[in-house]
Amino acid sequence: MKRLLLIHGAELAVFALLAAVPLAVANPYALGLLTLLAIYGILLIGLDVTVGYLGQINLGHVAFLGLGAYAAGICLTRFGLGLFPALGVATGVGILLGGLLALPALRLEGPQFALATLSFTALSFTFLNEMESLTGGAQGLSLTRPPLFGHDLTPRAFFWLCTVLLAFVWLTMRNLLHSQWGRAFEALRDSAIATDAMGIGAYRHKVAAFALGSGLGGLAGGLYAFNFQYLQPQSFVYDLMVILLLGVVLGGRKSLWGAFVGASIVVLLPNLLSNRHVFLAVSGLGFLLALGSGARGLVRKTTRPFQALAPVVAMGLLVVGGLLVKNTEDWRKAIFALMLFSVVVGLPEGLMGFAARALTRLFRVAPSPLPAPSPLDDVLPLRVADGSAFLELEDLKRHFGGVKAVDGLSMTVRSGQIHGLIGPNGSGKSTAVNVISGLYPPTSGRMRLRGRPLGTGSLYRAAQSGLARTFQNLQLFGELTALENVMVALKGVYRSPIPLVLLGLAKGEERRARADGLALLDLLGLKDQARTRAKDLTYGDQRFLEIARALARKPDLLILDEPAAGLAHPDVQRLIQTIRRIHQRGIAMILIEHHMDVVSELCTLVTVLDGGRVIAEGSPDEVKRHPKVVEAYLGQAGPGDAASEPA
Ligand SMILES: Nc1ncnc2c1ncn2[C@@H]1O[C@H](COP(=O)(O)OP(=O)(O)OP(=O)(O)O)[C@@H](O)[C@H]1O
Repeated sequence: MKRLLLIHGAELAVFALLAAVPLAVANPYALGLLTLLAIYGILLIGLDVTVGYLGQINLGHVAFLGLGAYAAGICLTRFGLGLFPALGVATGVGILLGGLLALPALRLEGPQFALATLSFTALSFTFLNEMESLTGGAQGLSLTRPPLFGHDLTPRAFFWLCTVLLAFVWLTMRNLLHSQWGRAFEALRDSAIATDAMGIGAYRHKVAAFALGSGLGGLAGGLYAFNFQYLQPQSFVYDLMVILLLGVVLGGRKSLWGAFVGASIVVLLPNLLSNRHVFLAVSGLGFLLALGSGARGLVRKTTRPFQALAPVVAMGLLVVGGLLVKNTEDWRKAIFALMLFSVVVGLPEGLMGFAARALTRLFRVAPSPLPAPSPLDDVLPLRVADGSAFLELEDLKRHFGGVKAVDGLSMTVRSGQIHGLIGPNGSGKSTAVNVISGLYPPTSGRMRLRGRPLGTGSLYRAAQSGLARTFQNLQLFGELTALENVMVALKGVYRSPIPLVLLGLAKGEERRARADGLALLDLLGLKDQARTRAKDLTYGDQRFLEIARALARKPDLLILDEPAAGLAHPDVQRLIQTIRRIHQRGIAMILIEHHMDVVSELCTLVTVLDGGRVIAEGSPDEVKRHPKVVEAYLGQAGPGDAASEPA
């Protein structure tokens, strides 16, 4: 509570202060800088959605600023639209073109995605430059700021309008990014496969996030047009894009405050470069900061030597350059590059990330208390298991070129049953569950769930049909806490339409999601680690967290892919107890395991694979004695000995 009050109080204070400045300061230059700060604030909040939340290098944001600016300008000059309709069109152009660009571009990853967005910037520049009849081409487009409700917009009134819009964007984005949507954006950055497997629809969310960020770029563009009242295509090219990226990275990713600090830096950069003394003072301060934090990191052994030294050298170069070079503006690109390098290496969480940590320590801000867990019966209602055929596989095949990983698998999983799937290494177990759960489409064969054909080749659709799974190689959302990992997968809780989420009217379902998530963490013995980031959990707890997250799907069928792999003996016992408790709730399971004692303790029926084919099926005792099984395991630890085998 104290934490929330502090954060909201600080927000209120900054916006009130910002709005009050024009009452005290009449200088038009200062007012111009503040107006630009509000516009760039909106722009960088939009850019942070893709760079911070989606973790993608977006080099196309400057194009949405330009397209939004021209859209608003043309609406005004050609069609005589008013201020708000023109801003609406600018935002709409950003959302629409952002969505259209995202559809193909977000099928790509990393550098390829960056190149696609870079090409879009080049394309939009050419379009704005060549469509002279519409945009005025290189000659530029002049416009006059339209009146608002019949009154002329003075620079001061326009500043207030921009500040109100920034506050509105800030509030709505805070609501959105702290909701299931924000968690989903972060989840798909950490593991797109797991996001799909949790029934979230990674691609759909990525496209929505990119379109949203681009829409904010368009809105900022509309304000930019009304601020400068003159547009030229060359204002919206790579140089500005690099500065915008610098703003987001320097300010701090995944943070509204970071976007605000970044926008202040972007706005003040020209002043910094044009005044030699200010430049020297700031770079000197940066040098001392880098030196101090580098030395501290080295002494405390939290920083590697390169990470400590590189920012010191880069900032040192800025200081020396500031002393030697006559006109720092001529060196602006080199200066930006050095600043960007220093921050990326030395301060990966940006200025605000660093400041937030320091402030939290300084004020000893305790996190707000967690609610009581929901009753487990509400989260995972008991099901009646009648033993009827639940999942039926018939002659299922999955070949990779000449490798017949699964080659004619037929098996039936019955409701409420724990069905073991075992076999020597490379026998096709993981491939089989990857086909069932939709990661791979089958080469041929049939799969039926509750008597109906099961959709193939889509993790998302399989998850929607009631399947949930864990992964042999863990696929957690590392940057999210344990509780957020579970919340992101929760089924049936998030029902509010997006306008309600934006307006902060979906807090009730957030509270319920937190309580439900805690109930599942409690079931897995992880309640005390609710706030620990998944990547900071012990390996054993990470395995249990994957199970808790899969249970959040409230699945009819849970697929556990080697859950005991790498677990120490006490954790294996804890796992057996946990799976029993899950089983008592009537959930059917497929259990892939090398630890035969786990299989013997838990499974009623076991299917044994070798070379992608079924070689035996029966109770654990029957298959252990089966000659083909003994033969398949010859040369490896036999299934009876596998308990002692490291998985
Ligand atoms: N994506 C892929 N491309 C090509 N071959 C693959 C692929 N995935 C699996 N295989 C091959 O299919 C065969 C079965 O592999 P799979 O991982 O399903 O076996 P497994 O029984 O799960 O093994 P383990 O117990 O070691 O995990 C192996 O020969 C493997 O090399």
